[in-house]
Amino acid sequence: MMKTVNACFLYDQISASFDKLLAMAIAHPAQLICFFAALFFFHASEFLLALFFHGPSKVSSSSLLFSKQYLFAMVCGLLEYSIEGTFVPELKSNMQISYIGVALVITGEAVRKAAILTARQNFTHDIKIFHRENHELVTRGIYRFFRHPSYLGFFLWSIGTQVLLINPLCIVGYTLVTWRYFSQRILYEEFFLRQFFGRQYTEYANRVSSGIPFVK
Ligand SMILES: C[S@@+](CC[C@H](N)C(=O)[O-])C[C@H]1O[C@@H](n2cnc3c(N)ncnc32)[C@H](O)[C@@H]1O
Repeated sequence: MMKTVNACFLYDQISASFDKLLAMAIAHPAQLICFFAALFFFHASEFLLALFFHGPSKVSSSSLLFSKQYLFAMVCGLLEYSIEGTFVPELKSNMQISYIGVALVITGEAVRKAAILTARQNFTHDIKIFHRENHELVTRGIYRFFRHPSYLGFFLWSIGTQVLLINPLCIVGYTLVTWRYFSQRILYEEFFLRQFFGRQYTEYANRVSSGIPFVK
């Protein structure tokens, strides 16, 4: 009996949030259209580039880059947007802030795609722990300025999606979570890069910054 009441309550809450989101979409279509367009472009282009550089046999749905944590973060963003849009609608009406978000999304995409197009086959979505025969150290193009340009690009892009929706809580949350994620991932990735490329990587790391703020 208790379980049925809880399930009904949850269902009511979810459908109420969905209704709020729908109402927001009608009130501010530009913000949600830009948000979903940014998501669509990001995932479709990541998949197509992986297909182009690695071929169909090496690409799976994982190249679409949908993880549980990522989907959870996006749902949190949409929930914050619909709740604040209902109770403090004036917060969402400052389009200047949304334009800054769009600029961050575009800059993030440009930096990330420049990294993928420069590293080509050397760029894989997963972190390689064994040295592949054709894996070369890339230090040209955008890798002359940052050691981890694709992470910098995603960092900017993800925060941009929340600036675009004017979600103050998620702007802070996304910044902290993605920063922590990349600072740990860089340590792990560089452990293997130092094994693969030895002194060549150490010298590169000494002269070029990571690209992620406060990560050496
Ligand atoms: C998701 S990509 C990220 C590449 C890089 N961290 C970036 O942000 O542009 C991860 C793969 O790229 C490889 N990788 C990272 N930096 C590289 C470099 N400078 N040259 C060649 N391969 C690199 C790693 O070995 C790993 O398998």
